[in-house]
Amino acid sequence: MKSFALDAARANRLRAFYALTKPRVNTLIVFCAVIGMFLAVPMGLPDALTVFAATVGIACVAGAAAAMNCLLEQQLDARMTRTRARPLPRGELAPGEALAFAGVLGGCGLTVLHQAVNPLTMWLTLATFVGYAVVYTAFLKPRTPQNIVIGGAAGAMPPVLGWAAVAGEVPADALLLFLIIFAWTPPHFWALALYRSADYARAGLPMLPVTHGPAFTRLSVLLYTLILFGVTLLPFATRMSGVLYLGVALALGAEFIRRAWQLYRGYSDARARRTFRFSITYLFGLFAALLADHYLRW
Ligand code: HEM
Ligand SMILES: CC(C)=CCC/C(C)=C/CC/C(C)=C/COP(=O)(O)OP(=O)(O)O
Repeated sequence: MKSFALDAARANRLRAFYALTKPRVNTLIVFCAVIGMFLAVPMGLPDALTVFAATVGIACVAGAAAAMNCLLEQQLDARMTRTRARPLPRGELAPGEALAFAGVLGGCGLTVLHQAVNPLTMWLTLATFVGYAVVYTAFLKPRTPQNIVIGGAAGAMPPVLGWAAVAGEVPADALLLFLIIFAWTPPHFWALALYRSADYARAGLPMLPVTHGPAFTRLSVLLYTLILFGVTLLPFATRMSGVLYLGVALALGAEFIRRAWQLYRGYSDARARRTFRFSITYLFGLFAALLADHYLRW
C-alpha cells in the first residue's frame, strides 16, 4: 500500500517535470528542426546519428528554455486561467527544483550538440535559449506589445538549427524557413491573445489586444497573414521547392487568409480559438509539404 502511494507520488513529480518542458509546443518546434535537417541535404538522407543527436540536443534545450520561462513567470502564471494549473503555481515543484531541472536538461542538450553534432549548432541553440528564456521572457514580454514580433526570432530558429546540425553552415535557404516562422508567429499568437485578453490584462502583460484593442489586433492578424502568404512563396520563387510545395502553400495560405478575414469582419472567441488552432495545423502542413516536395520533386 505504502509503496503504491510512493509510486504515485513519484509519477506525479515526473509528470510535473515533463509539463515544465511545454511538450506540446515543443513537438512542433522539434518537428520544424528535423525538417531543416532533411532539407539541408540536396540529394539523399542526412546521417542518421547526426539527426538523432541533433533532435535530442535541440529538444532538451527547448525543454530547458520552457522550464526557465515557467520559473521566471510563476507569479504571472498564477494570475492567468490558462496557466495557473502549471506545476510551479500549483506548488507541485519548488523553484529550486525547476532551476536545477532546466540547468541539467539544458546542459545535457548543449553537451550533446557540441560533442555529437557541431559547435555552430550548439552556439546557435544557446543563443535561441537566451533569446526566448531571457530576452523575450524577462525583458520584452512585460514591456512592449511588439514582444512576440521581436521574440518570435527565437521561435523561428528551429529549422536553422536543424540545417546547421547537418550542413555545418546556415545558407540563404535556411533563412527562408526562419522567415516563414517569423511571419507566422504574430497571427499564431495574437489569435490566442484575442480570446485570452482578460487573462493578459489581469496579469498586467502589454499584449496587443490589451494595449491597442481587439479591432487593431484583428487587423494586425490579417496583415501578418498576408505577409506570411507572400513569404511562403519565396521557397518556390528561389527554386528551393517545387510545384507540390507551391500547391500546399497556396491552399493553406488561402485558408489562413480566409479565416483571418472572417475574424477581422466579425469577432467571436470561438472564431479566434479556431484561427489559433488552424495556425498550428498550418505550420505542420507547410513544413510537411517542404519535406514531401524535397523528396518527390518534379
Ligand atoms: C514568441 C513566439 C511564440 C509565442 C509568444 C507563442 C505563444 C503561444 C501560447 C501562449 C500558446 C498556448 C500555450 C498553452 O496554453 O500552454 C501557444 C501554443 C502553441 N504554440 Fe506557440 N508561440 C510562439 C511561437 C511558437 C512556435 C515558433 C511554435 C512552433 C514552431 C509554436 C507552436 C505552438 C503549438 C504547437 C501550440 C499548441 C500547444 C497545445 O496544443 O497545447 N509556437 N503558443
Ligand atoms: C531550441 C530552443 C531553445 C527553442 C526555444 C523555444 C521557443 C523559442 C519557444 C517559443 C514558443 C513558446 C513556448 C511560446 C510560448 O510563449 P509564452 O512563453 O509567452 O507563453 P506562456 O504564456 O504559455 O508561458
